[in-house]
Amino acid sequence: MSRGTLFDKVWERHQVAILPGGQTQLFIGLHLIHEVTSPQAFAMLRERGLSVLFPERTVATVDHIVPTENRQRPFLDALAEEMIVTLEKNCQDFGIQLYNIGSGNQGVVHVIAPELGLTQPGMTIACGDSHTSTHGAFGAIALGIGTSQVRDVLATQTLAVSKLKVRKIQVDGDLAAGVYAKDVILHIIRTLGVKAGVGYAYEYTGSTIASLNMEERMTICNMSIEGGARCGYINPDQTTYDYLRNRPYAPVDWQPAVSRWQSLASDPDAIYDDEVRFNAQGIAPTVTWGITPGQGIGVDERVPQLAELPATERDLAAEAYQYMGVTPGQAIAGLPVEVCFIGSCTNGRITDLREAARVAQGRQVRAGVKAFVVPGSEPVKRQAEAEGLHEVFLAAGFEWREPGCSMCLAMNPDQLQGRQVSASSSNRNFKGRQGSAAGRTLLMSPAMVVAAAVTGRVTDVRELL
Ligand SMILES: CC(C)[C@H](C(=O)O)[C@@H](O)C(=O)O
Ligand code: SF4
Repeated sequence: MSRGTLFDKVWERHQVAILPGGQTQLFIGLHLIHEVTSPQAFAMLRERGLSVLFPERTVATVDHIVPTENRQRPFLDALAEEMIVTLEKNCQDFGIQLYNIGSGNQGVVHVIAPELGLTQPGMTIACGDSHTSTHGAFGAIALGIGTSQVRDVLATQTLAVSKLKVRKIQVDGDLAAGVYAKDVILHIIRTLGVKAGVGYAYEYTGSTIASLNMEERMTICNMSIEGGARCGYINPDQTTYDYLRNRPYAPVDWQPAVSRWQSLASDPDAIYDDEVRFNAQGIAPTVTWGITPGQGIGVDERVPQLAELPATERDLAAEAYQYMGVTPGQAIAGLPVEVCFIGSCTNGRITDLREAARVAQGRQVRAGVKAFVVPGSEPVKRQAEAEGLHEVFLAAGFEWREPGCSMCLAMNPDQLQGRQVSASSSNRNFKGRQGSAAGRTLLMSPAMVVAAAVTGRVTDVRELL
């Protein structure tokens, strides 16, 4: 009988060799690519006359640079057009499946792979994108990699990588109304810090996590990287299997697959390198006030004073006060916002949009506020439209866009202007993240973004439920 974590078991099953330097050569079951981090990798293959070893194990989509309004080709932005043409050519030349615009499955890479059933428990997954940690929601070991590693995976289907330690993060108890998976992960990062996860995989467990649906689990695992962890995962259970069943790439031989997946879950007596516990009852709707995802507070709290912070966090807090234009001790509720963005691989899925629409129903976006919804993928958009969610958003004064990363990092026309403040359902609030060098980002749940949109200020969504 094995006595290990899912991480250990999956790692062991994919270990090809221990390299002389101590790293593991890890077999990668599924490789996902997008237009930003793949061009150079393919260029390096071409230079060396190499081919893609297992083209059927790589799947591509376009997400970062695609416009969300006018998607007519060629794109108005010549650089964006060049990037998509390059990806199209690379996929064609090397025999890689590309879920392009209009394919019915295009979208943010971390949204589409689970939707297609490509992401499965027990897999090793790599993608040239830090938020690859998202796929861990299914009990996969999913690693974000750099461009030279994208080349390595294309050429060899393996990766040289150091083994991680595992921290068990147990969250128990019921979430209050108006408190979501996004608040749980912002709370965890706020508590542990943005660097605590360095060298670790985060295993999320406990009754709160078990009660979450797959979209919510993805929100949690997605932001593992913002807590410093290279990957995060949740042991597969019935919720996982129910989500995957009958998806296009789900195993045809279903029962044996489920049995195998079950055997990979962490054993009850598995040994962890570290363990921490949280109580869901102590979590409020959480909003970031600063310039890292760790600078978050409950919506009913005040921006911390320097003296309240550990010495190691004070310099960054001082920098954040200045950049964000907030005063220590100021209540975060009531802070005016100008742009409201719902979308991204953190919170652009169907259950996010349902919850956002529930809050938007019968309300109006405040005059002067620009608010828009960007579904995470073409299937999310179709599903939302089938349910009439787009009509709720449009009636409330939100724009309803086409799928992509959009203003999460603003590599397309969706950008903040000047010092605008955004309420954003995305995952990073770094300086200049949303397209303007001075733009300011407040991270929060999609429901909280709607609350901000209809009031024009940071507002506790619990008051609107
Ligand atoms: C463009 C890409 C390399 C980047 C990432 O690695 O995460 C982006 O997706 C992001 O969210 O910042
Ligand atoms: S939605 Fe944002 S975080 Fe996710 S892959 Fe795109 S840019 Fe990165």
